[in-house]
Amino acid sequence: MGDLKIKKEDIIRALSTVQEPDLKKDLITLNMIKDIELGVGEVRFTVVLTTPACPLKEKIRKDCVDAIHTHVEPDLSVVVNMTADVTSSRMGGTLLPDVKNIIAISSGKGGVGKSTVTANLAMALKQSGAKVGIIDADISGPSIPVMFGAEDMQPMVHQVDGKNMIQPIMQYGIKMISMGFLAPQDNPVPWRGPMATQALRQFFSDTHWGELDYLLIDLPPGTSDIHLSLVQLVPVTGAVIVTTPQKVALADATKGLMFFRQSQINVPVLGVIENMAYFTPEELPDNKYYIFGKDGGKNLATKFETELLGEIPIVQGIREAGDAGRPAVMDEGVIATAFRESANLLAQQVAIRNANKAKTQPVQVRV
Ligand SMILES: Nc1ncnc2c1ncn2[C@@H]1O[C@H](COP(=O)(O)OP(=O)(O)OP(=O)(O)O)[C@@H](O)[C@H]1O
Repeated sequence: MGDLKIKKEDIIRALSTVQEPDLKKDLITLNMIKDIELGVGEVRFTVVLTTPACPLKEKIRKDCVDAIHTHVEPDLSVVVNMTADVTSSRMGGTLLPDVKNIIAISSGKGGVGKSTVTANLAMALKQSGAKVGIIDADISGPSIPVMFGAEDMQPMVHQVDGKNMIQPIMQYGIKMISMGFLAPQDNPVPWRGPMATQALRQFFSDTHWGELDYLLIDLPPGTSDIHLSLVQLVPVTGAVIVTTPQKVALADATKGLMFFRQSQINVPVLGVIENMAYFTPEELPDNKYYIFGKDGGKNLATKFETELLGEIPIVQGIREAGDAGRPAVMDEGVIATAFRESANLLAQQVAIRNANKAKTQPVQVRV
């Protein structure tokens, strides 16, 4: 039995004063509150976040508790259950209808750590509770299988609804498919543009992905047929540009970024990740040596009015983890913190973009 004085409407009124800091609307208007239950001296409810990787989770929880104490009853015990339902960027489209967000990971120059960043972002999103997949579309050097210790695995083909479908490899809870699974690493097939496009198409249309919150596409460096095919085949939620701080890398990153901004491509740039931003000995994480220059990624993000999603240091453990087939973010420490922050910021940008796109319609409160 609830406290007779307090009604669900009072709770709703109080929570309608709590703003979602990114989406700049209140939690009730955004339909983020459900399952309000009143008990004796207690209220329980669920906040449905737009991503489990929400960096503002704790702030939102505290704001809810404060609002109820201020507007309803200062001594009421408030139990906030946080859950997430990742918002989708999809507005139709026949390919991959159950994949909510498709994110292109791109770099201008080769070797800047694009695959390393893809692998660790994917793993960090998975650790937050999201359903994640990776397409390794880097035909020039498919490195995702190695980075996940999956180079000896072969995708199986199963019948789904009477159609032969490729089953993605599942490693550490992430679904993945790679050009590397199709061509033996030590005897690479010389891919031609149309073959690569055909393979990419198969990864979308003939692969059984099921439901995913985020599908990350590890693109080849530069801009290529694969980039064009990607944006033609599926609605891409947005692109992440990976660069190192050197001038040459930044110049190429600028070209990569401009590709997505062209009017005929028109894919939002979600942000820049500066990899190898500085060198840090693992045992002395406060010592930072800016061996390739400082603030290159930050300046690029500022110039093109996009977000800086992270500055990832050069740490020996990142390379070792990649070679050992286990993304570095799986072990606690400075590396995990850096990649998790980037993943949270990326998820935040996706949520903001989806909210702006949907132009929040009037909604009913689920109680
Ligand atoms: N922050 C880092 N610290 C230490 N080593 C790193 C870091 N980022 C990447 N590396 C290492 O640098 C090498 C190149 O990284 P990676 O393969 O991810 O680059 P890439 O941009 O995807 O390359 P490609 O151009 O071949 O696609 C790898 O050996 C990787 O382990």
